[in-house]
Amino acid sequence: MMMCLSISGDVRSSREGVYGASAHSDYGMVCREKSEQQKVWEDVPIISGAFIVNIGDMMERWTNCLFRSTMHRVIPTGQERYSVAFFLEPNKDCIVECLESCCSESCPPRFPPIRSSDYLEERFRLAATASTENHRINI
Ligand SMILES: O=C(O)CCC(=O)C(=O)O
Ligand SMILES: [Fe+2]
Repeated sequence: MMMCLSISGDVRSSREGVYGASAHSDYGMVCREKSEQQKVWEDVPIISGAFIVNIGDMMERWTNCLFRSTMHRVIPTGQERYSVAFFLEPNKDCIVECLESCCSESCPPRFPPIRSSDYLEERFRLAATASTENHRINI
């Protein structure tokens, strides 16, 4: 899935707590953007001609957390910003289950196998519920 995103250059939207995209990880296999490690946000510089690649949550399940999905966010800086996000996800019927090379007797699978589309539907359902609840709180 490809998504085109833009953030207004309005400086009023660059104050603390107002995000172009609040902290999240992506659901699929790989995407790209900003990273958090040990709860420290790191800026990701824009490098001409380069991509920012993020590990998604299904990749984390597949690799038994060997590859961790990346928490990331976008904060308005007062400059107009455009981005194109490409989300690579497994086929709908793909069963995402721990790869043999990523588990052992001492390190068993942390997640049960799940069909890719079931996983995504559940994540979208939870995100929609959370967004409705946040909206109710703000009224
Ligand atoms: O606009 C960006 O660079 C990132 C957006 C993002 O993280 C997302 O759509 O999942
Ligand atoms: Fe994202």
